Amino acid sequence: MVDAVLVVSYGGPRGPEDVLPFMRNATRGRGIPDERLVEVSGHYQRFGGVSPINERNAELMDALGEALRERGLDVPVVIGNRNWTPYLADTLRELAASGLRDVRVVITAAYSSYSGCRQYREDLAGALAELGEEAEGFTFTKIGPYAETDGFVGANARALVAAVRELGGAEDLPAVLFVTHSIPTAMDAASGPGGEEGTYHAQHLRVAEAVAREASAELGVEVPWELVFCSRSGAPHIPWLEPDVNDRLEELAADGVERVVTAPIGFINDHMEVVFDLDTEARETAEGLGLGYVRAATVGVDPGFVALLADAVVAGERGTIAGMPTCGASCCGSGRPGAGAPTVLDNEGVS
Ligand SMILES: CC1=C(CCC(=O)O)c2cc3nc(cc4[nH]c(cc5[nH]c(cc1n2)c(C)c5CCC(=O)O)c(CCC(=O)O)c4C)C(CCC(=O)O)=C3C
Ligand SMILES: [Fe+2]
Repeated sequence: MVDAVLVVSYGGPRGPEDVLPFMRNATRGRGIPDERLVEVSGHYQRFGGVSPINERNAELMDALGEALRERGLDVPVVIGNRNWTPYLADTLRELAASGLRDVRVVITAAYSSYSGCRQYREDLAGALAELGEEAEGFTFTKIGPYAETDGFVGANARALVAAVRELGGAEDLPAVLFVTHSIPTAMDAASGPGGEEGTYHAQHLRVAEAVAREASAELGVEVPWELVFCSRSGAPHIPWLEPDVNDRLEELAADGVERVVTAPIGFINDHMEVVFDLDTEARETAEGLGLGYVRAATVGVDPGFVALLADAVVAGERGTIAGMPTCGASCCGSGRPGAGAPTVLDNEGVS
């Protein structure tokens, strides 16, 4: 039996007065310098203090609910966040009060990493601990990481083809920069089911390759591509995945490239990183360099992507969806020195 679908997400501010407390939540205990906190707060304030993430998640939940009903599963689709309202613990409390305990979990992150996989499971375990006795009887079955699936790759390929055509098409082929969130190289090294080094980075390279191949077949020409990163934070002496999208734009312009498409395969929706880092900052960089610039769409509510999530929710077991790894109990360490023990992940049911 499935009682409910729980979308677990990052959360984001809904107005100017939310920004600072949200940023405090997002950076708590993470060694983020104050300058970065102020800088990123400024990104949010530029957008009236409103993160796009809440509205985009609401759209995804509507589309997912519809796709589930088409598959014969008519259950509530609810949301709980890590860093802003509705907080995960409050949502769990409501589920418990309604007697909805067999829960399928969809995380709004597609790849294996501490930030996108294990930390969300720790959030769930932490919320359960906060509920205490009220939490009894919950079973959580989490789907994903779902980046390396046909549904995700296909939706990104369609978006890339549209962006290339918008910028001149196959005749005037642009350089393609696939973009994802930078993470510390130590977090990358600790990512994935275990044993295999650098799963986060490797998954992105495989997804980028597959998206480029599918888009090239559609366009009838080989699209040149590379993987770049955005939204680096942390102290300067700690290595993070590189190159930064803006640095790479400068190098490409110096090499005589005239047109660039950025394709944000690292984000499932138009989060702040997309509307600020790519649509604002990278666009300004590109325009300052005289480059033609188009940003490809995120998968959003592409029917193929929504179908993938709905099929995985109905199947309930990750192994049954091709390309979805079982990123299990001890996967995706944080890479922080001394932060090893996966105690909260031993929680039964948070699989
Ligand atoms: C891999 C990854 C994803 C993708 C997976 C997923 O989607 O979860 C992601 C998503 C997001 N990150 C987001 C926002 C922020 N991330 C921060 C900081 C960090 N992110 C990291 C990684 C990731 N982050 C890391 C390693 C840090 C350093 C601190 C730490 O080790 O945890 C900070 C602090 C300030 C800063 O340093 O930038 C903020 C405000 C939002 C909301 C955007 C919106 O409002 O639309 C979303 C969806
Ligand atoms: Fe982030």
